[in-house]
Amino acid sequence: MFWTNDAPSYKHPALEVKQTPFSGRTYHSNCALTPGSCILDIATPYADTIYKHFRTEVCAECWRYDGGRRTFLTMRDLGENAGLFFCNDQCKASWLGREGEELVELLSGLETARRRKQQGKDKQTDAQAILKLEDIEQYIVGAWDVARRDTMRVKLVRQWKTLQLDDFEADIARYVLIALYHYARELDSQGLDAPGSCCSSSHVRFGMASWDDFSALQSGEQQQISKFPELVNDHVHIYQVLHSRFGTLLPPDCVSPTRKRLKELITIENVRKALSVDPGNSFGIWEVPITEESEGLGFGVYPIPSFFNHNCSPNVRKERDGRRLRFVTTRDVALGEEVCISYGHVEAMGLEQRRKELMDGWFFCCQCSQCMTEGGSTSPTRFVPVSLHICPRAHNVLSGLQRLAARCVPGT
Ligand SMILES: C[S@@+](CC[C@H](N)C(=O)[O-])C[C@H]1O[C@@H](n2cnc3c(N)ncnc32)[C@H](O)[C@@H]1O
Repeated sequence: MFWTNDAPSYKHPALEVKQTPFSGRTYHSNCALTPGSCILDIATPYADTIYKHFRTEVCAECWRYDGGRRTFLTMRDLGENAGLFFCNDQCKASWLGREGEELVELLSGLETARRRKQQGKDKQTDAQAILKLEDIEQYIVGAWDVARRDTMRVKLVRQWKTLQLDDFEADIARYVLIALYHYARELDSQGLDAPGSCCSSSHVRFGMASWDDFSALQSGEQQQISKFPELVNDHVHIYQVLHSRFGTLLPPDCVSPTRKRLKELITIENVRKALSVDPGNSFGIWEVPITEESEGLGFGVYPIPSFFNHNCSPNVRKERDGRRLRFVTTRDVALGEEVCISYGHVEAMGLEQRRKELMDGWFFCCQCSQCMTEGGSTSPTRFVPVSLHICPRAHNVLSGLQRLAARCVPGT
């Protein structure tokens, strides 16, 4: 098969999402497939972020990275400090063609909330105290309830405009802003339909996905916050900045319908939803070719491939080509068989070690066919949604796991 970088996304008609008793929803094939069949080819994520540290070294469109050298980036930052650098005119035109000038302005606006001088954070004590809480959900809801009450206090919201985000928060806020902007674009495109029509091929999609697809992804909020309780503060902080900058009064000269929609979409529910699908579903954007030394440049959420479960003996491999992700069968797949990828390089390990790695890194007890065969029937546990994304804030703690994540679903 021949692919080009601007080819549209593709999903094999045989791919079907089915519910399983032990590992949630997952893809099955409703026909036999031969090795080398491309079953999913997704041109772009629904939302993504390149970490600030790499922003001036990575092409914003094709994610080319040359070990920190910048000479190939011939197109300077598109907006005022928007953090958009490109290889050439073609990459710039592709990015602008998909995203539009308005997103450049929004990203520039968000960057003004980035703290110039980063400060260290020491939340160890808080985190340890909070980890003892039995009911993490109550802790999360409590934090958001305070934010909801504060949103009603006009004076306070005005003060939020002066809030500054640290690099970690600003990078995540960028991903949330892009997701909500795409949602606004989608709603705009629906508004263009004749009254009464419920759907149309003209509706804007990103990587074949709508906001409904994006928000239907498994939430990793509880698992992420139970491991890193201090993240709740970062999340509320992100909401406060997005709300005060894009969710309140519009600039007097604003005529853009998308911008007006975006204002309505900056809600606690939507921001929290976008934040909750990142862990467990995002694919790390890693320097290629992947080696032990590869840098993690950012992450993207691709809702359609997020339904691949992990298998310790996968029948599908993932290939990244720029911002495209392709999924190709590695052996014969029988009619009705589950199609899975590997979330990490665990295949060569023994059962115990594999399960430990997946539990430590992704918080689930692996119930794949390989582990079930090796582990017998003593191990199955009921399916509990879990978190897979390795939080950059925890990079030092989890750098080994991040390396593992380099080869994983919600990892690369
Ligand atoms: C990217 S999602 C895959 C889709 C997910 N099953 C769903 O229902 O949305 C990753 C999550 O699926 C589940 N999962 C994936 N592979 C698994 C496996 N081999 N064993 C148990 N759970 C698995 C875990 O909850 C994991 O956090």
